[in-house]
Amino acid sequence: AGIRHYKWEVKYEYKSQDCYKKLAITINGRTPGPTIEARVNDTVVVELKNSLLTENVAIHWHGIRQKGTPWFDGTAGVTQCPIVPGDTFVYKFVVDRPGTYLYHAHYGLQREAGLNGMIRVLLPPGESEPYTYDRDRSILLTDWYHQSTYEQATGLSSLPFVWVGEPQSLLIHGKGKFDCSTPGLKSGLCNATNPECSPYVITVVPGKTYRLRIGSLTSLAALSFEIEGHTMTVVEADGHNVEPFVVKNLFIYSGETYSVLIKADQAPTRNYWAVSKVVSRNSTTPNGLAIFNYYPNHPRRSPPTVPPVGPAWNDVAPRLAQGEAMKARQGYILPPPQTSDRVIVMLNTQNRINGYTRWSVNNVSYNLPDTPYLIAVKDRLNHVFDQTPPPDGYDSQNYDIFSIANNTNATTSSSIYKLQFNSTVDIILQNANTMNANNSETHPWHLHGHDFWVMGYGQGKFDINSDPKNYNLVNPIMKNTVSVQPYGWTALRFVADNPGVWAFHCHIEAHFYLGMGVVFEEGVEMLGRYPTSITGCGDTKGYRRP
Ligand SMILES: O=C1O[C@H]([C@@H](O)CO)C(O)=C1O
Repeated sequence: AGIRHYKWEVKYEYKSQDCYKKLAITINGRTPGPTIEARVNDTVVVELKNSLLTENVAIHWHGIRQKGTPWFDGTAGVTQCPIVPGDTFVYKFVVDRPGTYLYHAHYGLQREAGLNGMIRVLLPPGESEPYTYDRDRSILLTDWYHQSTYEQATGLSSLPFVWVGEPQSLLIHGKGKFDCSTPGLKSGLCNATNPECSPYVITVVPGKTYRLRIGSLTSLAALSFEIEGHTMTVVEADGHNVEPFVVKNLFIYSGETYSVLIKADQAPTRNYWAVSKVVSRNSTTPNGLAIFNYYPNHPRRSPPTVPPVGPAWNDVAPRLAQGEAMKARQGYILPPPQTSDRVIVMLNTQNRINGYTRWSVNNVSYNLPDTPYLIAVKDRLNHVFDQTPPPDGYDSQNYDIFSIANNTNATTSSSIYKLQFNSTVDIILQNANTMNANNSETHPWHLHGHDFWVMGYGQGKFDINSDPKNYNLVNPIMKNTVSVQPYGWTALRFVADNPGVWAFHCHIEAHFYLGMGVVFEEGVEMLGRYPTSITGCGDTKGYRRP
């Protein structure tokens, strides 16, 4: 195994990703940042210099389990103190499985400012995938806001509440197109002919098969992605091989990755549209467009057709069908333990707490402490976070998930779930009505430090007596991010076998900021000494010695 060394400088720069000029956070001048390429069991070393001048930073390696290195998970407040301006922090971890992963800022709403990218882990030399393709391409899908993260964060934590609203653009690998003739724009900010916002191009050679590694790091939007006139065969989800299935459009939630195979088998005399579209919200955001370019046509030549409009935003059935179609590829994913040791039901609600709009799990809205949990637990700094364990369920008998609930007993807390090391844990995500009538939203939940089996989905209220009988105990997929549909539930199972402290949260940036997450702790006593580079904040100010 080798070492992959990266030297990154993180800073603010003016960018015109969608033709509208705004400050973006870049890595070595780029957003998305460089795709990390490594082979299984390589050690990735990222030497990160924070040149943001007045802003901390932390980077999470999304989908990398960090076995033995929980302090390099990059989650500010959970696994490390954020990196202060001017400092250089060294992340060092092993990528122990092949597949497609992501990285992004995990501090405040910083991810929205463009600090993101992809990780591609290849098989060891001589080994091959159970499918074939000629070339490999990583494509990151995001949404894009023109407001700064500070304006957004301030609105979210103010009275009255100011919601971030729908994104202005969808970007395909960092490129989008905002309509510069939109009334009310300040002059000089939007330039439709800026080469920075020329469409992203995926060039293919006729007859060849491509593996597109597609990841989503949207702030808010759930997406549908398609390539005009072509079907895609899904072969990988979150780093795991799935039984191949064919889709016309791929539904992808923030925090997910998929590999699809696509054959350049259409008329080669023209180009085609690649389209991303918001689903699950009645969004005003225009579709994202890229060019699927058949060589040797000119890469900038617009396809002669009107871009596909994509599926209806509110049609849940095809999204559920994609989830149902996904099964573990035979011989690649071990079946789950057939029983679990603990079941935690997590009711997802929007609440008002002291007048502030928040999101909660079992009526607890999550607040990060100033001292990272990993250090606090390891060093028994019990005073730095709430020691009362959060609840393992809610009053499901008496709770109506279909109507607005007042949830007057909702509170904020920094308490965490202690999991018994090596125990098998079931999590049931239960969706419910928001504070708006007849409204329930889609939430993609991401677990740090583990993959989980997706045991089942359902509509309405989860029934602990009957629904587990329908769990897929034979060939469920494993993922690190899964969605819970409006008014539905999703059941997942994982083994708490990775010593550390791990966040589990809604991957919608504003929702996690508003408290929609929990933290698990397991086996921290088994860990050796953590690196002093993660200290320096909260109660650990005096820890760093010269
Ligand atoms: O957290 C959210 O707040 C708004 C809305 O519910 C209140 O305006 C919305 O759509 C969210 O996802």
